[in-house]
Amino acid sequence: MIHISNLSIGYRQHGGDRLVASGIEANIEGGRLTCLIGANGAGKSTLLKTLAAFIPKLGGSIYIKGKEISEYTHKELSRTVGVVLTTKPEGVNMTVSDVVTLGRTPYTGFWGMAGSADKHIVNESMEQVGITPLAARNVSTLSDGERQKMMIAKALAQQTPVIFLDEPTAYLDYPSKVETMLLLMRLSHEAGKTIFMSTHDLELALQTADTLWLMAGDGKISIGTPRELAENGALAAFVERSGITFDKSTLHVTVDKSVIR
Ligand SMILES: Nc1ncnc2c1ncn2[C@@H]1O[C@H](COP(=O)(O)OP(=O)(O)OP(=O)(O)O)[C@@H](O)[C@H]1O
Repeated sequence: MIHISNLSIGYRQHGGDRLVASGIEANIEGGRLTCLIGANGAGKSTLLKTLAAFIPKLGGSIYIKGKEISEYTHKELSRTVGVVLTTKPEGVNMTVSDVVTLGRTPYTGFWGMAGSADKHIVNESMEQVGITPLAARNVSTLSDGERQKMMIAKALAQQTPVIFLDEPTAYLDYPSKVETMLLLMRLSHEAGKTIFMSTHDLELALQTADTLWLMAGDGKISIGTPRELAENGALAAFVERSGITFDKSTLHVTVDKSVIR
């Protein structure tokens, strides 16, 4: 579904580009849940924003459904890729249902009216993430987790074959994290969507991801199933510190409290 070739990501700055990672060669498969993990500052958000064309790539190519991302019109891209970022909408005087309805904009136009089919999709999307009781609430009154769920519902309402999510489980309570991961897993497996998300919830990612991308601080990316990255030592290299061990057979992280003595 997505083919990435010799991709360089980073930021254009006066006095030279700030390169975050380069030479990225990979595919992101449709019908699979792919989780991107890595330390703070490794470049996960930069990669996601580049794939979503929110920031320009510094080099290379990103093909979505065989077409280079730069060749997509804004409208085509908005019908192909849904994006959930971590930025909070400021001072928005809208209800939850209004925001989720914005997910229909690629089909209705910004000033267009949502018809009954659009409203049905909006209601279904809110139902899928469990925020129907919040539909009439003003966005400014939501908790961080409720807002996160609303943004996932908006991406679902957009009905795109590809969804990119930057830390979608960040503010959620534990059961909501699990429910969200299971929802994303179901959407990829059953609806065939291409879902690519970053997360710091390592153990959940290990249990639910079909494919893991592990971004090391040096810009290198290891890609494989959780078991493959356990077997080749990439996961241990990422998590293990004094007092933290990674069991590659059970995929569990253990904390040894005796190290604080
Ligand atoms: N607008 C920017 N201009 C220049 N450098 C930036 C910009 N945004 C981020 N960076 C830098 O790029 C690097 C990668 O940042 P990024 O936000 O992609 O990391 P991340 O893996 O998402 O981190 P986290 O897990 O903390 O969210 C960091 O060194 C960061 O300081």
